[in-house]
Amino acid sequence: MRITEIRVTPVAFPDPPLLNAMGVHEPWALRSVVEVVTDEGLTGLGESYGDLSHLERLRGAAQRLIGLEPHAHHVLYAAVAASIGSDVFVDQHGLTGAGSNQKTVDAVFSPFEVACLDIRGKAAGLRVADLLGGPVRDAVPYSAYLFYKWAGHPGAPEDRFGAALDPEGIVAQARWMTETYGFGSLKLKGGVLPPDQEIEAVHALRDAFPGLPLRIDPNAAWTTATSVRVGKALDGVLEYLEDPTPDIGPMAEVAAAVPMPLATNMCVVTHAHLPPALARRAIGVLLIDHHYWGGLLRSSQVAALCDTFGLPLSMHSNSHLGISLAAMTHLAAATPNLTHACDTHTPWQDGQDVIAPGALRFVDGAVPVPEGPGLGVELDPDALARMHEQYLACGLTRRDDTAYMRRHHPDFTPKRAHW
Ligand SMILES: O=C([O-])C(=O)C[C@H](O)[C@@H](O)C(=O)[O-]
Ligand SMILES: [Mg+2]
Repeated sequence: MRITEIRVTPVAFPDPPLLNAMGVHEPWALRSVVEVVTDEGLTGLGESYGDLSHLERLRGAAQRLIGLEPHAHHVLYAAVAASIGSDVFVDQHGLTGAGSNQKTVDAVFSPFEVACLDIRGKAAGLRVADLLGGPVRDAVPYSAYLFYKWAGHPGAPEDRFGAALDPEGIVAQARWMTETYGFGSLKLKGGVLPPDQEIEAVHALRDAFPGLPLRIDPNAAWTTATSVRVGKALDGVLEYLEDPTPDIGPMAEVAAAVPMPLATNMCVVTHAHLPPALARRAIGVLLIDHHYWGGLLRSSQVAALCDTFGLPLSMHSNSHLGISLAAMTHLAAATPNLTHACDTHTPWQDGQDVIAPGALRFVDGAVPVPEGPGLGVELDPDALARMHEQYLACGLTRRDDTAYMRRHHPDFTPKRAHW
């Protein structure tokens, strides 16, 4: 079987004004949809970021994959690495840690690898989770991803989610998410308000949802001293504390001083970060993300490596569509040491999707592994065309939460080891 054609289509979908340490989400989230077509009539799907420079890299790499076999994982990886050369992509929002050449190759390879696994599953009559070693869970638990947010985008009417700018707003948002999706754990995106206000919000969540595991993730907005102070103030309240402060050294200092494990999707984002982070005991949980860890197989390998060191996993999420949710679900289902509920932005995408409805659903906060074969999801060509039109019309070509925030609050500074 050979790859005969690859289509890379940028899409946009409405995104609410979610606040984070870098600024605020713009009215449109950008993604790319990858379709890999073979000479045997099978098509595989992948999904990735939608920034223009990333799209250009995807298109450059795609040309090198024509004629190769979708089974030839290492050959495909080498072709992508050759197309990237020494290039380094650094995303503007900085929420997934440092850029590197390795991370750039891995991020470009990822959607092609997912699409090839989709093809391989379809060819063999197996689910992607089966190709990854077989599911160890039938359904993958996700957490409610809570955000401080404005009532609506500036100049637009209030959106259907409403404002959440204080503990009451966060508790109301958590109630809506848990009642609608059945989520069994809660993650608060912090780094937005001064730390004491965020501590108060976590305590309000603890009071309102006594049985649910809680996390807070300020995206490295705090100093080591503040991180230690917050960690101690939330003793017995948090399942884990995610990226309180930047970089492996400071994370190790905090980890030694607080009672709960530290988690990261910022200081360990590529293979070279694992040895120093493990040696310094900087983290207790790794949030894997196949979009920048080189796809599903390479993420599985990282998970196995973490298992050797007794390190459990959770999963990171950016704004995404159903192809990614399917891929995340197959990976998480087939990863034994992924024992924490995964993150997902799905509730914020408000039903917009490029896949045909029905294959993915939340049952008691978990997504049952799609029946397959392959990823088990099908592209909706009309939805793809409509969301591509939205991309063309929205005028955005890269995500920039800081610039959008500054348009409305010119004095805004991104928060990195700030408080
Ligand atoms: O650290 C994280 O979990 C993220 O960066 C997830 C998302 O990017 C989130 O922070 C966002 O979109 O604002
Ligand atoms: Mg995080």
